[in-house]
Parts: sequence; C-alpha cells; structure tokens
Amino acid sequence: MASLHPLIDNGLTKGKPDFAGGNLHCRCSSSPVEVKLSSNVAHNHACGCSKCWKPSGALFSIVGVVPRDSLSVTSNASKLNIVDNTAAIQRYACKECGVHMYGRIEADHPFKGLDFVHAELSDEPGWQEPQFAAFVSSIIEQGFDPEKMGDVRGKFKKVGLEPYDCLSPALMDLIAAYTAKQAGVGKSKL
Ligand SMILES: N[C@@H](CCC(=O)N[C@@H](CS)C(=O)NCC(=O)O)C(=O)O
Ligand SMILES: [Zn+2]
Ligand SMILES: [Zn+2]
Repeated sequence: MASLHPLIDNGLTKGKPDFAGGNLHCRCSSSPVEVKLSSNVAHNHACGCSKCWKPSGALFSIVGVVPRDSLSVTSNASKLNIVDNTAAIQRYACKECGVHMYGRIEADHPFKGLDFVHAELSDEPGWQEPQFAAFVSSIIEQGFDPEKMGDVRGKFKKVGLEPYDCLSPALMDLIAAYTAKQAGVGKSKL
C-alpha cells in the first residue's frame, strides 16, 4: 500500500523521555533555514489534513508541538514565508524548498502559545514518537480512494496508533473546554 509516512510504515521508533531538543533544517542544499528547539515535541501525531507539510510520497504529515518560547530561527530566517495568512496556524515555509519549518498561532485559540513542528527535519534521534493519527479521513479530500480507508486505519492500528478523524479525545476535550470557558459556560450546567 501507499506510504503513510516513512516513520510509520515499518513500525515506530520510541523517543527518549529525557530528550531536550535539537535543530531542524529545511531541505535546501545551500543556506538551509535552521530552527532551534530547546525542548522535545509533545502530542506528536500523524495528520492527514491538506495543510500540514508531508514529505514527498507520504499520505500523512507528522507534527508535534513545542512551547513557543522553546523555538528560535537560528539561520536564514529571510527565506521563510507564511503559507496562508488566513489559517489559524501560520505556517512558515522555506520559499525555496517548500518545507514548513514551524506553525504559530497568533489569534485567540486553545493552542495559542504552542508552535507546530516536524521533528523529522532534525538529524538527532530521541524525539517523541507519534502518539495517534488525526484527520485521517481528510486524505480522501486530496484524492485518496475511500474504499482503501480500511487499509489505512488498519495499518495505523497495527503500529499502535489510534486513527481519529479530528484530533485525539484529549485534545478535542481541551478545545471544547476552552470554547465553554470563552462562552462563559460553567461546569455546573449539566
Ligand atoms: N479537512 C481539512 C482539515 C483541515 C484542518 O482542520 N486541519 C487541522 C489540523 S492541522 C487544523 O487544526 N487546522 C488549522 C489550520 O490549519 O490553521 C483539510 O484537509 O484541509
Ligand atoms: Zn529550504
Ligand atoms: Zn494538519
């Protein structure tokens, strides 16, 4: 079957719990953009949505979050451009190779303060392994055959990743709790 992602196809490699971060590089052979992360990623997951960067040939992106304060652009920042100004996540991509170096939320949002990154852009081992698969059905919107979705979900389950069609229950609960708070809805209502 098609590649879900090179870091998933042959089973997961566990990260190191005490891993303290490293540098990400874009795919340019000269003057690559470098981003320094001073923490491991959290909530690392496969994402099938059309907006997250995927390596060529992969159906899914692998994306995790770091606190915004843990991220700094250390080389060639001038090559970065926001892919879509209207999106909640402002994804900064290299203008030359197209790789997304980080995504940042500026608007009020439950995940404001976290930056979205692709740990595979680092050569160092130890990053948290993917924890679940999100927006799985979204690959159909990009042309994937709906009849083969059973194979995709089956493959995720086989490597120990639960497939979801939005985010994981823990993250959906966080979003809903934020929405309730914004609306002034108290827990005592139900
Ligand atoms: N089905 C849509 C889903 C897009 C979507 O909602 N993506 C999620 C996961 S990354 C999101 O939170 N997007 C916010 C954003 O891109 O700003 C697609 O594939 O484009
Ligand atoms: Zn580049
Ligand atoms: Zn996505």
